Amino acid sequence: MFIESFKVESPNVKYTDNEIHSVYSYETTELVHENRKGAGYQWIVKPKTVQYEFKTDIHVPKLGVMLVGWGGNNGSTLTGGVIANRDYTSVMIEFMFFGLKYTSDMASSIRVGSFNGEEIYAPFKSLLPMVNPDDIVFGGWDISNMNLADAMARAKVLDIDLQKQLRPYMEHMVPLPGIYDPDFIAANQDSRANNIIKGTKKEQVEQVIKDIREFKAKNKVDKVVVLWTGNTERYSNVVAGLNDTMDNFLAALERNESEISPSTLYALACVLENVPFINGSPQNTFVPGLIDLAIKRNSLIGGDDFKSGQTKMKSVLVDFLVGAGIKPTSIVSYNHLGNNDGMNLSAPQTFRSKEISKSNVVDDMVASNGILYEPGEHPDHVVVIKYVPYVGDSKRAMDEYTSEIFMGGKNTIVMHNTCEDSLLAAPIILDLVLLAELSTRIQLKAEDEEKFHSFHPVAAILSYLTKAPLVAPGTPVVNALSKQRAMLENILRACVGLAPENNMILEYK
Ligand SMILES: NC(=O)c1ccc[n+]([C@@H]2O[C@H](COP(=O)([O-])OP(=O)(O)OC[C@H]3O[C@@H](n4cnc5c(N)ncnc54)[C@H](O)[C@@H]3O)[C@@H](O)[C@H]2O)c1
Ligand SMILES: O=P([O-])([O-])O[C@@H]1[C@@H](O)[C@H](O)[C@@H](O)[C@H](O)[C@@H]1O
Repeated sequence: MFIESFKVESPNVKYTDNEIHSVYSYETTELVHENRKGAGYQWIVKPKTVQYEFKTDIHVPKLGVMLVGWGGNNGSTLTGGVIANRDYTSVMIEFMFFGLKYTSDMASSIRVGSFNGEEIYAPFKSLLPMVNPDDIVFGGWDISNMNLADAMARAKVLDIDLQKQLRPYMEHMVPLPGIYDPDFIAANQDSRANNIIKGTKKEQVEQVIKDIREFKAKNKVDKVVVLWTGNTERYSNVVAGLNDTMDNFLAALERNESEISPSTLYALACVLENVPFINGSPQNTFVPGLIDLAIKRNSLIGGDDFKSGQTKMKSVLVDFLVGAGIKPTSIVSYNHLGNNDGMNLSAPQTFRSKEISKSNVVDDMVASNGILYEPGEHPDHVVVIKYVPYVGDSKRAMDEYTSEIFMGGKNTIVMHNTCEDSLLAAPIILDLVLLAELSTRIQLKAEDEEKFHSFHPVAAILSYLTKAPLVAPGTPVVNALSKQRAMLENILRACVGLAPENNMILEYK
């Protein structure tokens, strides 16, 4: 059965006019490697309980979302999609009634328990008060000055009839000039770069900060989240003395060093303004010096690279195979697409950024099974992306997974996956900005801590939605999709005093 909402009644949960306060027993383990006399070294696992308290501010802000690359396929599709969903009564869209209002976490559910032998589920978003996407004010920057209605037409993603009905809502939306540096994206992007912030890199950062402040004031939003959905950049070289520490990075900015990328400049502006910044692309926007600064300023940063289609499937399939004791030995991931993203990725240096994020996604799953894989052993893993204009945004992914099975047998799984790239990415952008905003309203305190504090500013909580999760230094990277989603759901369950979903349903065993 599906219920729309619920309230937790527990001595450990208190609802007030301003917050939800929960006391939570975090059950974990502590490992020790001891030399047990006579028995030699042994791994000892000690169950451990840590008391946490969570406080969630229940006041949902009016949220402004500023997209870098607003005029791109993802940005225009998301903007049009939210307007269509919000105003569908006035935007007569027959097929909207068959399509999902929103997908991804806005349309996913959680198990809250059993009732008279029936499993009871509720919307994921019913766990904690979240921003309603209908209420978001969009804005942003683009190096192309095309208005959002024309950009939507350029993208060729949304239905033509829908585009005609959305045009009056979007033609007045014009992206702010962006920071353009041809050294970081494909040369084939130069023809669209007609909307550029001039000046030194420091002056460009100052302009972005000014843009954020003006957007916030003009639209009377309480909070702003900035998300990069601009072109994939080449990796920035991480160089000692340039961007390896916060001080070196800020000094490099003063010197107008060429190796500071546009995405890093936008991210710096956000960190200096304490505005959450999320990177939806694979490049290493967050160079070490910027991460240091974000941590020092406790300013949320998250990324990298939306996990939308081919890689999302990979993080499910390989987790299943390895978990079932089947050993993937060869993974070949090919795809072709014909949108501007694909054109930008046709350059070797930008493709390399994507190749890295798409290739590392199986590392944690392989490392989890020392029965199948020797230390350091990995499946052969190849990523190929080709630009084929004719298919446009309708990316065609073809994967072959070859695995070793019982008695020297081989199993081969071949998959064709048509990933409508922007229709898959747009809801993920929504989830990223909504979860980032929510996470800034949560404070937590462990039993041995004196004060409540926010989550670590490097927002690993967003990893479920990214190919290459950005995590705090020294933190494990988890890519297995089921583990990532369980992490996210169980943290939000803890905020309302609910135990992690363990799927045991012992009461029926
Ligand atoms: N399924 C998906 O669509 C998906 C999944 C994962 C990652 N991504 C990444 O999302 C990004 C956007 O994808 P898209 O299909 O919308 O691409 P797109 O090329 O249609 O849009 C990118 C936009 O960014 C603008 N731009 C580029 N550099 C800029 C800058 N420095 N400042 C401001 N604007 C800038 C471009 O003019 C363009 O309008 C790409 O990096 C892509 O790799 C997409
Ligand atoms: O998310 P996913 O489908 O694995 O990966 C996609 C790539 O296959 C595609 O070539 C690229 O254009 C998209 O930006 C996205 O990164």
